[in-house]
Amino acid sequence: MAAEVKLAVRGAGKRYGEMDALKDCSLDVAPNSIVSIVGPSGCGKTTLLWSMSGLHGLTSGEVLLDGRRITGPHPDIGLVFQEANLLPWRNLMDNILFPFEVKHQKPDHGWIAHLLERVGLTGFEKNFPNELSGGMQQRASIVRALSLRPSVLLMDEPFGALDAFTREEMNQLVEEIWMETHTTIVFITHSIEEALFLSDKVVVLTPRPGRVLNTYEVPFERPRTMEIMAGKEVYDLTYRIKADIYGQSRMQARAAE
Ligand SMILES: Nc1ncnc2c1ncn2[C@@H]1O[C@H](COP(=O)(O)OP(=O)(O)OP(=O)(O)O)[C@@H](O)[C@H]1O
Repeated sequence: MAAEVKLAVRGAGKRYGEMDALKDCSLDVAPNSIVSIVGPSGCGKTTLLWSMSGLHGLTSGEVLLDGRRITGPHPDIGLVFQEANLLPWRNLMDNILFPFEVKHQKPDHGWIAHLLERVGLTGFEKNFPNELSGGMQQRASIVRALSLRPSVLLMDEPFGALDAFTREEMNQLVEEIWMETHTTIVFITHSIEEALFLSDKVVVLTPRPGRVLNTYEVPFERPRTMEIMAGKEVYDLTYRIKADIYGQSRMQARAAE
């Protein structure tokens, strides 16, 4: 029997003018799993994620959610970007409630209060974004996305702008939230360490055109302790993924000579 698939990218192609940002790119995301996408800068990670969200269309191929083609933004798909994108004139709670207002949907205040507590933001509901640290703003944007109870959360380099320590805290937070909700997550990152800490599967993309070079299963139990992350298996996987990414960069540099 075929493995279950929550989100499927089938033969995705995206052209910007003369340039193929994605070409014949295919991957499957299993339900309740975390999949990270890594690859050299400009290889099409964001283009792929935006296509998965329905925010922009593909030139060819398709994205399927639960077997149905995605043709535009979908209520079952939440998004978190590198910037928290909070509205500066609204306090934290009003930022979280904003999508509900736009969608004319009734918020589940109990769930929102639980999420705020989960991410350590209880008591900051009335604070404005400029009164919150970068990490707190990003926590708020995760709560905003999860408050709508999406079955898929797409995260585009969500912690890229944070310092290393805050980033590790945020990784643990995502792991904890996932262990509670089992929301299917697709996560873009430049950090192989972050990808291996969080994911069940790491997908390495090639640049121009962006397509899947390799997929690695990450079989470690959760929560992923420091001991697991310092182990030889993680080291070996890191080496193989780095070899994929840097091998491509070298080939690109040679081709440009
Ligand atoms: N709107 C656009 N118009 C033209 N070219 C674009 C557009 N958006 C992206 N590109 C190009 O498509 C390619 C893939 O871009 P994309 O942002 O998806 O890559 P990425 O892997 O997310 O990059 P990074 O790791 O630097 O964030 C790049 O060469 C980029 O310059």
